[in-house]
Amino acid sequence: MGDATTPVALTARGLTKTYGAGEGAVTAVDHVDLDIPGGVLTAVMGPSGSGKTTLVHLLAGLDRPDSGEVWVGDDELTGLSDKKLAQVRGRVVGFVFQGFNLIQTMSGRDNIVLPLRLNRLPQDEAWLATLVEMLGIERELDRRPYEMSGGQQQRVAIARALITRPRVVLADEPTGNLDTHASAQILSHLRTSCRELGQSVVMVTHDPTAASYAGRVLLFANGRVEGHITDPTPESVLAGLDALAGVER
Ligand SMILES: Nc1ncnc2c1ncn2[C@@H]1O[C@H](COP(=O)(O)OP(=O)(O)OP(=O)(O)O)[C@@H](O)[C@H]1O
Repeated sequence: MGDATTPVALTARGLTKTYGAGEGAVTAVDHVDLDIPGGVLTAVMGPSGSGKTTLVHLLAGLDRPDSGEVWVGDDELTGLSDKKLAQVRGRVVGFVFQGFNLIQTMSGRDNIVLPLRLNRLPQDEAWLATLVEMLGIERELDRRPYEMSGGQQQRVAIARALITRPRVVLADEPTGNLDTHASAQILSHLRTSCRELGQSVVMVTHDPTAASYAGRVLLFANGRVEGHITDPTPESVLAGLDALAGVER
């Protein structure tokens, strides 16, 4: 089982993405260098519009940078053809979307194993059982998403992101729509999957309490990493965000 000493899971070098051109151009991600360790829950925090969603989409290979590189282990996502990227991404990266993105006509089980089918990977019943137990979603396996609460759907979405045993899971506001209790459960599960399963998770959040579950918080402003906090508390995260206000353009 992995722990915080596992090697770097994801690397970004010189990652840059600009939307638009001329006077209206916005550089959402601006020459970002990152080394995301394995076995650690990393939170990305920063002001609205600072480029957090763009960053995690680039890291997941869901979007292409203008320049720079993303490496997941030995696989360079940037520079692959679309077809090859889809293959590699399905194997090495999991993504938890803001709105869950579950398929309403499919059961929880079928939603969870869909990435295995799409990537022609073998079913692993033991791993599925481990995830189902960890996330407490036994009853959700035979239900459709519309029969589940938001928190249950989110846990199914997390199982779907973990089912291929990706090196990295990226999550955009995984607790955005959830109440305090459901948020705490999801965050505990994500932290457990890092600590006990050696997973690496990077999550965008606006919530200092959510960020305090992380081992490390990246402070993001103006498309750049402006600092980080190790072993964060809600108080140290708030202080870090206050300091960021000084560097916002
Ligand atoms: N598809 C797009 N086309 C043009 N501009 C975009 C696009 N997506 C994002 N932007 C701009 O890029 C900047 C960064 O946006 P992004 O969504 O990455 O920020 P964010 O930090 O995730 O914001 P929030 O916290 O509000 O979700 C913003 O100025 C936004 O307006």
